[in-house]
Amino acid sequence: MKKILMIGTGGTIASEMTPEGLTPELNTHQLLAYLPRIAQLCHVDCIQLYSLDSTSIHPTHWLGTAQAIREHYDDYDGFVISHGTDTMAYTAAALSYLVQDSPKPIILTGAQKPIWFDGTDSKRNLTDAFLYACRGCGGVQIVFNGRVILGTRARKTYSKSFRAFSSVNYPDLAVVQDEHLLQYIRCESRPRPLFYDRLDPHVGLLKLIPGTEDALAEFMLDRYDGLIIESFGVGGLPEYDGGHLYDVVRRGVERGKIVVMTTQVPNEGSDLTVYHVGGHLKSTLRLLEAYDMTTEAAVAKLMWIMGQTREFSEVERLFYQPVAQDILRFGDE
Ligand SMILES: NC(=O)C[C@H](N)C(=O)O
Repeated sequence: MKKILMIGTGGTIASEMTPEGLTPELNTHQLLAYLPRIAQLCHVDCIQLYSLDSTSIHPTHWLGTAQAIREHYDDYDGFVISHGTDTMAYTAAALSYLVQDSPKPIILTGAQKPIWFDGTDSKRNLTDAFLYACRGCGGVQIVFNGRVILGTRARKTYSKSFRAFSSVNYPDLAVVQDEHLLQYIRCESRPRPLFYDRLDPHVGLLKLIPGTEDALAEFMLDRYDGLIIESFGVGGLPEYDGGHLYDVVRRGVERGKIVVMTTQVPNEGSDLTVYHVGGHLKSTLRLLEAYDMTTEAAVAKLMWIMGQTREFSEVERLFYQPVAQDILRFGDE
């Protein structure tokens, strides 16, 4: 029988009702008590690492989770992490950089309704997660609503429905139907995992709106080591006010700040070379472009890279080097 380590972090799945709304109170043993079926699938040990609404997850919790996996890696065949859905895609991305090339499944799951709720999705998601941890591919993945999504490609796209997650610019890896696993994408065989234990949390995200003032970008570039700018369409910077925003970004880049351009459009990614508002930027400044990466993955990858180096050419090399299929398209190259 396979041995699986369950790591509890909180979320709706583990929540109880209070006068001010749901809050995580159930531990991993209490969750498993609702699902006697899991004991027939595998042997489970539990760690209750956090009890947080995932709104309150911080990069230090990603490091703590990666550390727990590292400490117990050799003792288990797979890992199931129960987690709130709101920031699960960020945690999945962060773990994909902190634990690379894992031959063992590292599965995140959670639910939109608590486990005691009539018609909850908790029981299906947790059972599917254990099933996939026993029989599925290695690496960091989200199992939710019967779908298996790569950790670097997940995004929460529904705030209430059970189909909470989508795989962005990448197909679902597998589906789980009535405890049958249909693996669409073949597992890559990997030798040993590579663990990292540093992140630079000083990464900011600026979502542009028509009329964004350059003072906001200036403030963020003062405050952060890395800035991800979610622009419009295939990407670019507004040229109003005589292109002040461009000058602010140029001064930031000249001071050694790492700037990544991406898009707020959910699908298909960026291509700065298409329009002058992007092409001018790309051809004159040493900045990076996220292409088909999710913003969640771009944020986590930049924190992971900047935990290792600040030297631009090394940051650039690492950013464009695919990790867990996080980036596949390089514009016209
Ligand atoms: N469905 C959920 O888990 C939402 C909850 N607020 C969380 O992310 O912890």
